[in-house]
Amino acid sequence: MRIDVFSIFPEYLAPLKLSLIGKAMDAGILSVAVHDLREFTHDRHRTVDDTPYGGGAGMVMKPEPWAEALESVFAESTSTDARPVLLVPSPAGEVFTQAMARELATAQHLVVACGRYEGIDHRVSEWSAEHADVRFVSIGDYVLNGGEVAAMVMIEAIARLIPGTIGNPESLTEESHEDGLLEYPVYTKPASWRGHDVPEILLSGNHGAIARWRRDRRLERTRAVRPEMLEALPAEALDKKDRAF
Ligand SMILES: N#Cc1c(-c2ccc3cc[nH]c3c2)n[nH]c1N
Repeated sequence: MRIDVFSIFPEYLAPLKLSLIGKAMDAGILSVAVHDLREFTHDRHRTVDDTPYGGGAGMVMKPEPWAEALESVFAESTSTDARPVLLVPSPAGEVFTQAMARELATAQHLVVACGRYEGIDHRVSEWSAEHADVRFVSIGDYVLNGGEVAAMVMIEAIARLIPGTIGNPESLTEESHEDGLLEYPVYTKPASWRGHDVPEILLSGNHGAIARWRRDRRLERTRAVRPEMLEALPAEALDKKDRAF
């Protein structure tokens, strides 16, 4: 997968080179390029914003720098490849979920447009739709100052699902939100720590009982913290024992 990110603060995305994403990039599983939007301006002040039509507070990001920036990578999605997906972080977007991360992990080319100020001139997304599949995406119901943090969140959630990024694919199963339930609590050595002991069952070696205990903890946790997730599960996803929770 190729990912191109555009921002007026490219250094914001530097942490992407760390940890798993960095390893996936080194392994050639993933390429992530971060571009400075100001490289696509032509005036002395490298202007990327202007006042909003219709009045109102704040500034709006000009369309031309974005169009020149985006077409610099749209063009590189060869005709034989699928159209690139343009992700536009926005508080007005569809909420980003694990299901969307799974869907986007199958894309060949993701382009992320990190807006600032009051946002990007809307015509950029209209123009982009001629060249890419455009998705306005929100990472949650709160307001940030720009799209960079959202880009980091989405890129990590997507990239970790690309085969080869996570060393042991087993660790992707039974994660929160992966199959509609929250994950079970985890423990490691020492078995007794500051008066708190690891649940006996986990020391028993009885893998069937341990699996049941973990399933029960997932149901208990989901019921307590996110009951709406349980309600959303298809009937066949819960067996008779599960319904006790
Ligand atoms: N995704 C997302 C966002 C944002 C966001 C995204 C882009 C810009 C550009 C200026 N302000 C922004 C806020 N706020 N809250 C979210 N969940």
